[in-house]
Amino acid sequence: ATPPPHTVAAAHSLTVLTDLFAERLLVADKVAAAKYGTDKPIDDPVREKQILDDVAARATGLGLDPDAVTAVFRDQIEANKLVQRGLYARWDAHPEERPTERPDLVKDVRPVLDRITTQLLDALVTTEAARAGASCEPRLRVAAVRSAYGHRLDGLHVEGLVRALPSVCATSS
Ligand SMILES: O=C(O)C(=O)C[C@]1(C(=O)O)C=C[C@@H](O)C=C1
Repeated sequence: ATPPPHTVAAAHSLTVLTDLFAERLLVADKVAAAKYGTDKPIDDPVREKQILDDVAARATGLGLDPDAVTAVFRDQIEANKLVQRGLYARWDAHPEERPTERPDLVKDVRPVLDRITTQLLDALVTTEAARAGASCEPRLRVAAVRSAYGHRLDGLHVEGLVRALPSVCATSS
């Protein structure tokens, strides 16, 4: 017999992914704090290429399509930059909101992003069926709303979360 469509369960399974997107976007605050007021630009094409080459190579070993995985991570990086730029604008306009400490990008911040990368790759494996399904898009929106509330995202980070979504559903490209 055909099993009934588990809409709620599938929404939960995509929440695994959107929770990690949200977590990664909250780390953008640390990235921006590490760079703000230094001569390090927000854009680091060398680091981006490292991430994208790494995830493409690991995707194959996980049985995932490397191009699809690369697209998801490209969106995470764009979303991260969107949040970083928003924070820069906020800190330029409101000096009192500037971070008081500057974390070390390489020692403190990128290792957190690297850990999330591994978790995201695993989540892409566990969500493969849900991402290929016809109802992926509405489920993804439900999951994103849950993650936004769960992580108490502000408007800027919600914008980032929206930017993180376009490549998730297999049918969306
Ligand atoms: O690691 C950095 O320097 C970041 O700014 C983070 C990040 C990312 O999302 O992984 C975003 C923008 C940079 O171009 C490179 C990587």
